[in-house]
Amino acid sequence: MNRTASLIEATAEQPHITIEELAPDYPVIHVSNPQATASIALHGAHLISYQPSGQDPVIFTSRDAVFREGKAIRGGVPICWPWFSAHRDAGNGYPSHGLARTSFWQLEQIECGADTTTLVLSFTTDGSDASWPYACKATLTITVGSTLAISLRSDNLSDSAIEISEALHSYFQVGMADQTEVIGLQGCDYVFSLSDTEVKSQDAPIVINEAIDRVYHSEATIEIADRSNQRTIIVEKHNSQTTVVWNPGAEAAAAMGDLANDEYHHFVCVEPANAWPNRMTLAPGTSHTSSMTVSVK
Ligand SMILES: O=P(O)(O)OC[C@H]1O[C@@H](O)[C@H](O)[C@@H](O)[C@@H]1O
Repeated sequence: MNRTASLIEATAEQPHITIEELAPDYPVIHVSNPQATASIALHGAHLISYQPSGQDPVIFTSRDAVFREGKAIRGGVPICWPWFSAHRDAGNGYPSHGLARTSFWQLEQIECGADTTTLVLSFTTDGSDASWPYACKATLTITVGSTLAISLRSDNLSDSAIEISEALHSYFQVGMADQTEVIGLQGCDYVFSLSDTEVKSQDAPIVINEAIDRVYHSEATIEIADRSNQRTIIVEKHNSQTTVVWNPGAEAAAAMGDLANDEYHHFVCVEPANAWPNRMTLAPGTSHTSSMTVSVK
Protein backbone atom coordinates (compact mmCIF):
# COMPACT_ATOMS: atom_id res chain seq x y z
CA MET A 1 0.00 0.00 0.00
CA ASN A 2 1.45 3.42 -0.82
CA ARG A 3 1.68 6.30 1.68
CA THR A 4 -1.50 7.97 0.48
CA ALA A 5 -3.60 4.82 0.68
CA SER A 6 -2.23 4.06 4.19
CA LEU A 7 -3.09 7.56 5.36
CA ILE A 8 -6.60 7.38 3.90
CA GLU A 9 -7.12 4.11 5.76
CA ALA A 10 -5.61 5.39 9.03
CA THR A 11 -7.72 8.56 9.07
CA ALA A 12 -11.01 7.19 7.69
CA GLU A 13 -12.89 7.71 10.98
CA GLN A 14 -11.54 11.21 11.66
CA PRO A 15 -14.18 13.90 11.06
CA HIS A 16 -11.82 16.86 10.41
CA ILE A 17 -9.45 15.09 8.05
CA THR A 18 -9.20 14.56 4.29
CA ILE A 19 -6.19 13.25 2.42
CA GLU A 20 -5.01 14.53 -0.95
CA GLU A 21 -2.24 13.09 -3.11
CA LEU A 22 -0.39 16.19 -4.34
CA ALA A 23 2.12 14.17 -6.36
CA PRO A 24 2.57 10.41 -6.73
CA ASP A 25 2.95 8.89 -3.26
CA TYR A 26 3.15 12.41 -1.77
CA PRO A 27 0.12 12.85 0.49
CA VAL A 28 -1.10 15.96 2.24
CA ILE A 29 -3.39 15.94 5.28
CA HIS A 30 -6.09 18.61 5.11
CA VAL A 31 -7.62 19.69 8.41
CA SER A 32 -10.93 21.54 8.64
CA ASN A 33 -12.58 22.18 12.00
CA PRO A 34 -14.96 24.91 13.26
CA GLN A 35 -12.05 27.24 14.12
CA ALA A 36 -9.54 26.85 11.29
CA THR A 37 -8.22 25.01 8.27
CA ALA A 38 -4.69 23.74 7.74
CA SER A 39 -2.70 21.40 5.50
CA ILE A 40 0.27 19.28 6.46
CA ALA A 41 2.50 17.37 4.03
CA LEU A 42 3.75 14.02 5.31
CA HIS A 43 7.04 15.00 3.65
CA GLY A 44 8.89 16.95 6.33
CA ALA A 45 5.77 16.99 8.58
CA HIS A 46 5.56 20.32 6.83
CA LEU A 47 2.63 22.60 7.64
CA ILE A 48 1.86 24.30 4.32
CA SER A 49 -1.19 26.36 5.30
CA TYR A 50 -3.02 27.61 8.37
CA GLN A 51 -6.05 29.89 8.26
CA PRO A 52 -8.19 30.63 11.31
CA SER A 53 -11.89 31.22 10.49
CA GLY A 54 -12.59 34.78 9.37
CA GLN A 55 -8.88 35.59 8.88
CA ASP A 56 -6.55 35.79 5.90
CA PRO A 57 -4.04 32.92 5.69
CA VAL A 58 -1.40 33.22 8.41
CA ILE A 59 1.18 30.95 6.78
CA PHE A 60 2.71 31.67 3.36
CA THR A 61 3.65 29.00 0.83
CA SER A 62 5.05 29.92 -2.58
CA ARG A 63 2.96 29.31 -5.67
CA ASP A 64 6.18 27.89 -7.18
CA ALA A 65 6.85 25.47 -4.29
CA VAL A 66 7.95 22.02 -5.44
CA PHE A 67 6.29 18.94 -3.91
CA ARG A 68 8.79 16.14 -4.49
CA GLU A 69 10.61 13.71 -2.22
CA GLY A 70 13.99 15.10 -1.19
CA LYS A 71 13.14 18.72 -2.04
CA ALA A 72 12.24 21.18 0.73
CA ILE A 73 8.91 22.96 0.28
CA ARG A 74 9.35 26.73 -0.12
CA GLY A 75 7.15 28.27 2.55
CA GLY A 76 5.01 26.88 5.33
CA VAL A 77 6.81 25.67 8.45
CA PRO A 78 9.87 23.63 7.47
CA ILE A 79 11.19 21.61 10.41
CA CYS A 80 14.94 22.16 10.55
CA TRP A 81 16.28 19.17 12.50
CA PRO A 82 18.62 17.67 13.72
CA TRP A 83 20.69 20.60 12.60
CA PHE A 84 19.85 24.17 11.68
CA SER A 85 21.58 25.90 8.73
CA ALA A 86 24.78 24.33 7.39
CA HIS A 87 25.90 20.90 8.66
CA ARG A 88 28.95 21.24 10.88
CA ASP A 89 30.94 19.42 8.13
CA ALA A 90 29.47 21.69 5.47
CA GLY A 91 32.28 20.75 3.10
CA ASN A 92 30.76 17.31 2.68
CA GLY A 93 27.79 18.73 0.81
CA TYR A 94 25.28 17.62 3.42
CA PRO A 95 21.92 19.36 3.13
CA SER A 96 21.19 22.66 4.80
CA HIS A 97 18.70 22.62 7.70
CA GLY A 98 18.90 18.89 8.48
CA LEU A 99 17.44 15.63 7.21
CA ALA A 100 13.93 15.93 8.58
CA ARG A 101 12.51 18.53 6.19
CA THR A 102 13.34 16.42 3.12
CA SER A 103 12.20 13.04 4.48
CA PHE A 104 8.80 11.44 4.90
CA TRP A 105 7.56 11.28 8.51
CA GLN A 106 5.18 8.82 10.17
CA LEU A 107 1.73 9.84 11.33
CA GLU A 108 1.47 8.59 14.92
CA GLN A 109 -1.83 9.98 16.10
CA ILE A 110 -4.76 12.28 15.31
CA GLU A 111 -7.21 13.69 17.83
CA CYS A 112 -10.29 15.63 16.68
CA GLY A 113 -11.80 17.68 19.52
CA ALA A 114 -14.80 20.02 19.34
CA ASP A 115 -12.74 22.99 18.12
CA THR A 116 -9.23 21.65 17.65
CA THR A 117 -7.42 18.98 15.70
CA THR A 118 -4.10 17.58 16.92
CA LEU A 119 -1.68 15.60 14.78
CA VAL A 120 1.42 13.83 16.08
CA LEU A 121 4.13 12.91 13.56
CA SER A 122 7.56 11.40 14.04
CA PHE A 123 10.88 11.01 12.24
CA THR A 124 13.55 8.60 13.49
CA THR A 125 17.20 8.29 12.50
CA ASP A 126 18.96 4.96 13.04
CA GLY A 127 22.54 6.18 12.66
CA SER A 128 23.01 4.80 9.15
CA ASP A 129 23.15 8.17 7.36
CA ALA A 130 26.74 9.44 6.98
CA SER A 131 25.62 12.99 7.76
CA TRP A 132 24.01 11.92 11.04
CA PRO A 133 25.50 8.73 12.51
CA TYR A 134 23.23 8.83 15.59
CA ALA A 135 19.96 7.26 16.64
CA CYS A 136 17.42 9.86 17.66
CA LYS A 137 13.81 10.80 17.15
CA ALA A 138 11.85 13.95 16.41
CA THR A 139 8.19 14.12 17.42
CA LEU A 140 6.12 17.00 16.12
CA THR A 141 2.74 17.85 17.61
CA ILE A 142 0.59 20.29 15.64
CA THR A 143 -2.66 21.60 17.10
CA VAL A 144 -4.93 23.47 14.71
CA GLY A 145 -7.61 25.66 16.27
CA SER A 146 -8.25 29.38 16.79
CA THR A 147 -4.52 29.40 17.50
CA LEU A 148 -1.79 27.22 16.00
CA ALA A 149 0.48 25.31 18.37
CA ILE A 150 3.53 23.36 17.22
CA SER A 151 5.91 21.51 19.51
CA LEU A 152 9.07 19.65 18.56
CA ARG A 153 10.46 16.98 20.88
CA SER A 154 13.95 15.57 20.36
CA ASP A 155 14.85 12.21 21.91
CA ASN A 156 18.39 10.88 22.05
CA LEU A 157 18.04 7.12 21.48
CA SER A 158 21.78 6.47 21.34
CA ASP A 159 24.45 5.62 23.94
CA SER A 160 26.36 8.86 23.66
CA ALA A 161 25.59 12.56 23.98
CA ILE A 162 24.29 14.25 20.81
CA GLU A 163 24.37 17.92 19.86
CA ILE A 164 21.19 19.02 18.14
CA SER A 165 20.12 22.36 16.69
CA GLU A 166 16.65 23.05 15.32
CA ALA A 167 14.16 25.58 14.02
CA LEU A 168 10.46 25.90 13.29
CA HIS A 169 11.26 27.87 10.13
CA SER A 170 7.90 29.62 9.89
CA TYR A 171 6.98 31.73 6.83
CA PHE A 172 4.34 34.22 8.03
CA GLN A 173 2.14 35.82 5.41
CA VAL A 174 2.04 39.63 5.41
CA GLY A 175 0.47 42.20 3.06
CA MET A 176 3.73 44.00 2.29
CA ALA A 177 6.99 43.09 4.02
CA ASP A 178 8.28 46.67 3.85
CA GLN A 179 5.24 47.81 5.84
CA THR A 180 5.80 45.11 8.45
CA GLU A 181 7.63 45.44 11.76
CA VAL A 182 9.02 42.56 13.79
CA ILE A 183 8.74 43.67 17.40
CA GLY A 184 10.22 42.05 20.50
CA LEU A 185 13.91 41.63 19.71
CA GLN A 186 15.02 45.08 20.86
CA GLY A 187 18.00 44.80 23.20
CA CYS A 188 18.91 41.28 21.96
CA ASP A 189 22.28 40.21 20.57
CA TYR A 190 22.39 38.90 17.01
CA VAL A 191 24.73 37.83 14.22
CA PHE A 192 24.25 38.21 10.46
CA SER A 193 23.58 34.57 9.58
CA LEU A 194 25.71 31.91 11.24
CA SER A 195 28.77 32.56 9.08
CA ASP A 196 29.40 35.91 10.78
CA THR A 197 31.02 36.18 14.19
CA GLU A 198 30.54 39.87 14.95
CA VAL A 199 27.81 40.17 17.57
CA LYS A 200 25.55 43.22 17.32
CA SER A 201 22.67 44.46 19.44
CA GLN A 202 19.19 45.18 18.05
CA ASP A 203 18.15 48.69 18.96
CA ALA A 204 14.66 49.02 17.43
CA PRO A 205 11.84 46.96 15.90
CA ILE A 206 12.91 45.42 12.58
CA VAL A 207 11.40 46.74 9.34
CA ILE A 208 11.60 44.19 6.52
CA ASN A 209 12.64 46.65 3.79
CA GLU A 210 15.77 44.82 2.60
CA ALA A 211 17.22 41.30 2.59
CA ILE A 212 17.61 40.15 6.16
CA ASP A 213 19.18 37.04 7.72
CA ARG A 214 19.76 37.48 11.44
CA VAL A 215 20.08 35.01 14.28
CA TYR A 216 19.00 36.46 17.63
CA HIS A 217 19.67 35.20 21.13
CA SER A 218 16.18 35.64 22.54
CA GLU A 219 13.34 33.80 24.23
CA ALA A 220 10.93 36.72 23.83
CA THR A 221 7.45 36.65 22.31
CA ILE A 222 7.50 38.23 18.85
CA GLU A 223 4.84 40.44 17.31
CA ILE A 224 4.71 40.73 13.53
CA ALA A 225 2.87 44.01 12.95
CA ASP A 226 1.47 43.78 9.42
CA ARG A 227 0.40 47.39 8.78
CA SER A 228 -1.02 46.81 5.29
CA ASN A 229 -3.34 44.05 6.54
CA GLN A 230 -3.94 45.89 9.82
CA ARG A 231 -3.29 42.82 11.90
CA THR A 232 -0.59 41.48 14.20
CA ILE A 233 0.65 37.89 14.28
CA ILE A 234 1.92 36.89 17.72
CA VAL A 235 4.52 34.15 18.09
CA GLU A 236 4.94 32.89 21.64
CA LYS A 237 7.88 30.58 22.25
CA HIS A 238 8.70 28.05 24.91
CA ASN A 239 12.14 26.47 25.46
CA SER A 240 13.41 28.26 22.38
CA GLN A 241 16.40 30.49 23.01
CA THR A 242 17.06 31.62 19.46
CA THR A 243 14.92 33.51 16.94
CA VAL A 244 15.91 33.74 13.29
CA VAL A 245 14.49 36.51 11.11
CA TRP A 246 14.84 35.97 7.36
CA ASN A 247 13.61 37.43 4.11
CA PRO A 248 15.68 36.94 0.92
CA GLY A 249 14.98 40.38 -0.59
CA ALA A 250 14.65 41.01 -4.34
CA GLU A 251 18.00 39.75 -5.62
CA ALA A 252 18.17 36.42 -3.79
CA ALA A 253 14.46 35.81 -4.39
CA ALA A 254 15.00 36.21 -8.16
CA ALA A 255 17.68 33.50 -8.02
CA MET A 256 15.39 31.02 -6.24
CA GLY A 257 13.65 28.64 -8.61
CA ASP A 258 10.87 27.83 -6.14
CA LEU A 259 9.87 31.39 -5.19
CA ALA A 260 8.11 33.70 -7.67
CA ASN A 261 9.95 37.00 -8.11
CA ASP A 262 7.38 39.20 -6.35
CA GLU A 263 6.65 36.85 -3.46
CA TYR A 264 9.40 38.04 -1.10
CA HIS A 265 7.15 41.06 -0.46
CA HIS A 266 4.51 38.84 1.11
CA PHE A 267 6.20 36.94 3.92
CA VAL A 268 8.65 37.22 6.74
CA CYS A 269 10.26 34.20 8.36
CA VAL A 270 10.33 34.37 12.14
CA GLU A 271 11.85 31.10 13.29
CA PRO A 272 11.72 29.86 16.89
CA ALA A 273 14.99 27.95 17.14
CA ASN A 274 17.73 26.56 19.32
CA ALA A 275 20.90 27.26 17.38
CA TRP A 276 24.06 29.35 17.38
CA PRO A 277 25.11 29.54 21.08
CA ASN A 278 21.92 27.64 22.02
CA ARG A 279 22.55 24.27 20.39
CA MET A 280 21.33 21.53 22.71
CA THR A 281 23.40 18.68 24.07
CA LEU A 282 21.20 15.70 24.86
CA ALA A 283 22.58 13.01 27.16
CA PRO A 284 21.73 9.40 26.21
CA GLY A 285 18.07 8.64 26.87
CA THR A 286 17.05 12.26 27.42
CA SER A 287 14.74 14.56 25.49
CA HIS A 288 14.06 18.23 24.90
CA THR A 289 10.84 19.88 23.75
CA SER A 290 10.47 23.37 22.32
CA SER A 291 7.28 24.94 21.02
CA MET A 292 5.50 27.94 19.57
CA THR A 293 1.94 29.21 19.68
CA VAL A 294 0.75 31.50 16.92
CA SER A 295 -2.25 33.79 17.25
CA VAL A 296 -3.64 36.79 15.39
CA LYS A 297 -5.05 40.01 16.76
O1 LIG B 1 16.82 28.01 1.14
P1 LIG B 1 16.69 27.34 2.49
O2 LIG B 1 17.64 26.19 2.67
O3 LIG B 1 15.27 26.93 2.76
O4 LIG B 1 17.10 28.41 3.58
C1 LIG B 1 16.48 29.64 3.62
C2 LIG B 1 17.11 30.52 4.72
O5 LIG B 1 16.78 29.95 5.98
C3 LIG B 1 17.16 30.79 7.08
O6 LIG B 1 16.74 30.16 8.27
C4 LIG B 1 18.65 30.94 7.10
O7 LIG B 1 19.03 31.79 8.18
C5 LIG B 1 19.09 31.55 5.76
O8 LIG B 1 20.52 31.67 5.75
C6 LIG B 1 18.61 30.66 4.61
O9 LIG B 1 18.97 31.28 3.39
